[in-house]
Amino acid sequence: MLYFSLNKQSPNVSFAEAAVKGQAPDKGLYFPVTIPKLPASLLQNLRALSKDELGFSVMQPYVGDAIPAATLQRIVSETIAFEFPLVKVTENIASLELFHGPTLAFKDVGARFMSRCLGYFNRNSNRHTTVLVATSGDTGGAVANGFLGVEGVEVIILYPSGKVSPIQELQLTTCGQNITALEINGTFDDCQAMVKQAFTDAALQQQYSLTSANSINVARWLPQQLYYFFALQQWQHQQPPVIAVPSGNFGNICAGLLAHVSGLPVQHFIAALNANDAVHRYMQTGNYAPQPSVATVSNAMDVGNPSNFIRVLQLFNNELPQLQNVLSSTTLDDHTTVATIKAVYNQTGYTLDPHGAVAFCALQQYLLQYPEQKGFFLETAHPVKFPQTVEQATGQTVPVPDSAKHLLQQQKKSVVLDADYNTLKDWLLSR
Ligand SMILES: N[C@@H](CCOP(=O)(O)O)C(=O)O
Repeated sequence: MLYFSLNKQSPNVSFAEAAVKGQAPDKGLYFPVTIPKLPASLLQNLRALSKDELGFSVMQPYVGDAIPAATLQRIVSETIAFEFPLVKVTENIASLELFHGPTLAFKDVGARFMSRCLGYFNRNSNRHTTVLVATSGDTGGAVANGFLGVEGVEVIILYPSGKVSPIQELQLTTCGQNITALEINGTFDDCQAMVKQAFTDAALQQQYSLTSANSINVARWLPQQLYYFFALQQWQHQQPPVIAVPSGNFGNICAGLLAHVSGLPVQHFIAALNANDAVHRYMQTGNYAPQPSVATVSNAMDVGNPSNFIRVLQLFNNELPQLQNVLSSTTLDDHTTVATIKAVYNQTGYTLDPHGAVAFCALQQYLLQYPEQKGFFLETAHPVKFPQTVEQATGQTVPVPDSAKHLLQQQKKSVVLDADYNTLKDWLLSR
């Protein structure tokens, strides 16, 4: 399997090179040269396969011969060593709970897969890799956890000061060892732009071997397909599901769309957005006009210019009508998000987190138009990560899972920097 740069000014590379580089030299995102077609036997036997078998079969064509089969099997099994339950919420809506991993958010899958791939690619080298990653909330903790203690790799996380929840901040600032948190006086967009600029800076390249652990990296992005397959294993209805995905940087929904293009049966996708609605406006007008990100209660989706939307367009040959056949979009304001958490809790007893609430509401609205269909939404993070919003809506305290209790005793450790590329560069060069 080869990957080309979406800016088309760089040579094609293997999975290994795409994962190690993160981004192509021409600043483009890597994209598979061909989309593998799922064998009919795999689709017919979906339910009979174990999670490990299914995970390996989906990932193998994308990895090619970059990793031997036995090693890839181990990497996949370790990556997905927790549950992905599809839980009924109403008669026609289920929740795909993606928060049962170590950092209570869907990012664990991509982060664990990528850290193990880099560990394998670095196994015989004394090269030291530096992972630079921007987070609006959940990526940071997952990458910190996934890479903690990985030999030969250090991780530097940029996060927007005051714009992530307390548990998210503790997850990314308390690991120590090979993980450093930079608290940026700015927005997620500032963090993402600073990281992207660093990859193209010749002076930094001399001192560092840099890569990205955002979903711009194929090793972070591609494994996010897996939980769509795990959901289909549990789907009990004849008709394929409508799937609503809370969307920020668009890596997650793009992975679902990729799975669909490769053959996974899905009725329709909904990109559920908060006030950061550049893609929604594009879907309505055909004019892509990103705006600076604004802070919302669903903070992990506070992305003004989603990096992966270019991959979504590529999947549909840059043809808006083709895309609209498969994907709709909806935006929700904070008031409606909180009202949705409250209504769903009161009517069903199910506790949504703010991101899941945006997607639940988008799906509910869609199913009102298509009452014969059924669907699920991605519950991308545990409600305990957003206690203020959830407790205000439900009137109930969200119990802290055992796996997160230790965090509350820890002290955050971060380096505060201005949202200015040269400040980051000077900090990196002076270490
Ligand atoms: N929603 C993200 C923003 C970065 O997205 P990524 O999937 O490209 O890492 C977050 O929680 O940090």
